[in-house]
Amino acid sequence: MPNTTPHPPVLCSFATSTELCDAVAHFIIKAQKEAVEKKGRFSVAISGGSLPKQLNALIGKAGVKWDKWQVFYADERVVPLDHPDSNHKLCMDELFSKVPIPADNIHPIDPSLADDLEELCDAYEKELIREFAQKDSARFPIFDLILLGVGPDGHTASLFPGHALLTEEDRWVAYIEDSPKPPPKRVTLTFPVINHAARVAFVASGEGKADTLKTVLDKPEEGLPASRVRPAHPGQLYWFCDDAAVSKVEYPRTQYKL
Ligand SMILES: O=C(O)[C@H](O)[C@@H](O)[C@H](O)[C@H](O)COP(=O)(O)O
Repeated sequence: MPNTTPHPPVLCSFATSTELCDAVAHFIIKAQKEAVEKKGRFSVAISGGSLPKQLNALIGKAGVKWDKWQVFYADERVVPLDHPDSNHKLCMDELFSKVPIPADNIHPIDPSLADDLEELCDAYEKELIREFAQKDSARFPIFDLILLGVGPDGHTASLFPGHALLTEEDRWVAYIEDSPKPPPKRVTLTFPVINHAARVAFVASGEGKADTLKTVLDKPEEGLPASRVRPAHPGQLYWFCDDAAVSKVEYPRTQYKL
């Protein structure tokens, strides 16, 4: 029997936000290089919050092959794409409008389907199937990289503590209409998709995250959504944090080598 136990998470911590963002950029470029060498493209899912800004060390960086990126959203608020709450708008403003990525390589949700979230999720799944399923007969897409943040309540993507979506086993993309954090209508990649990725990386900074990360990393048995991110073998989970965010965490650090 092959060993399918998930690898333990790798936690890297940095003194400053510049060092953190530089390491994240380095890590992403390495993942991109491996993916492009293997199959000529790089599939990545991104969430909102501080993350798009934390990716700004990629702007102007040598080695980023933007034309090879295929970008999806790990979660999205169901609002027009130019609405201030849109994760797509945030990513465009902070990153994609500043780099030479072809517009067709970015895959936002279709907000014209906002009145039928079932249909909106189906449409986004079809978008994913176009990228993944033709080349890969796997039951779930295998992203090269999923980049996530973590909220103060331990939510990640739009997977909130205690929500029925935490046990979703079939859908690739699911919706909620009762998000405890506004706006209430959101769509999200599900745990089976997140946990099939080749790599998942959380990026978390600031002392406001200290208690949450203590629970997520030191007490995974409490089952907060961020603790449920455990990519299946041979996938790997990474945590990129600043020292303030992990000041209360006992989980061992790994030195990141640039
Ligand atoms: O959709 C949302 O409400 C936010 O995008 C949210 O999920 C965010 O990603 C986390 O709260 C982490 O955000 P920070 O890294 O900014 O704390």
